[in-house]
Amino acid sequence: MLRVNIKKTFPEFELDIAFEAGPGITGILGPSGSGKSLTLECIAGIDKPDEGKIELNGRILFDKEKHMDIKTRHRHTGYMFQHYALFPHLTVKQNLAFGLKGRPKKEIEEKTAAFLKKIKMEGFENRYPAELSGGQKQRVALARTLITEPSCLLLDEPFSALDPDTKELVMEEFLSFLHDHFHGVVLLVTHNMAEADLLCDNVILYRNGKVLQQDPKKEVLKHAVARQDARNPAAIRI
Ligand SMILES: Nc1ncnc2c1ncn2[C@@H]1O[C@H](COP(=O)(O)OP(=O)(O)OP(=O)(O)O)[C@@H](O)[C@H]1O
Repeated sequence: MLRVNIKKTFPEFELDIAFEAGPGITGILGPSGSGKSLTLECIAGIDKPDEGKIELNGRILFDKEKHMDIKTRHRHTGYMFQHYALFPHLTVKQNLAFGLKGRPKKEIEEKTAAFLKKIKMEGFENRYPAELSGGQKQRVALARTLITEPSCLLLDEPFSALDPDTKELVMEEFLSFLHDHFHGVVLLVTHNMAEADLLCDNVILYRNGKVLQQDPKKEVLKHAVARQDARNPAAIRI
């Protein structure tokens, strides 16, 4: 279980949110600039809230009052950025091994081989990201995040770089891969309602740095659809 109750203030924006997320995929859905990425960055420890508390499976990651701020690499969170963020100068295998730096060579060899198999990319280990399709890059990026065995996956618009033709197939593969290989909390940031509908169990709706609604997907989307701009069905108006 992930519990988040934080505040962060900038001159022109304030994030002030509280939510809980259990196992399964929880979507954070909201318009551009509503604080979705900032939330993930605070949970991952890349950014720091001004106030509040973040707890993962009973372990405090951040607590302003208790002066606790666990370093990113010790948070057991796996963060996957928009546009994959694979290292272009590293091969598939080197990208996978990146998060295992400092571990025994044998463990690195075994884990990278096991993950290459899981993502069905044996034989591609020496290719560079530029030599892969969008879906393949997405699988490598996900595997690189999962190889460190996180308790919580933080996915920031993981499908935004894919073209519409391959997107649906990649999302279906992604769902079945997660179902087979990951059983923790997944937070998935999106501003696309159709994506939230396909992928998420629960949805947290953001507006202007605040949580507008948190419920099972069907409840949230029912109300969001009612507010939707009929001329632009892909956009959400909340
Ligand atoms: N370092 C910073 N200094 C000032 N303002 C910031 C800083 N970081 C984020 N913000 C502001 O916080 C707000 C939320 O940004 P965030 O990136 O979380 O939005 P988002 O919901 O992820 O948007 P998008 O869907 O466009 O990625 C924005 O208005 C942004 O300008």
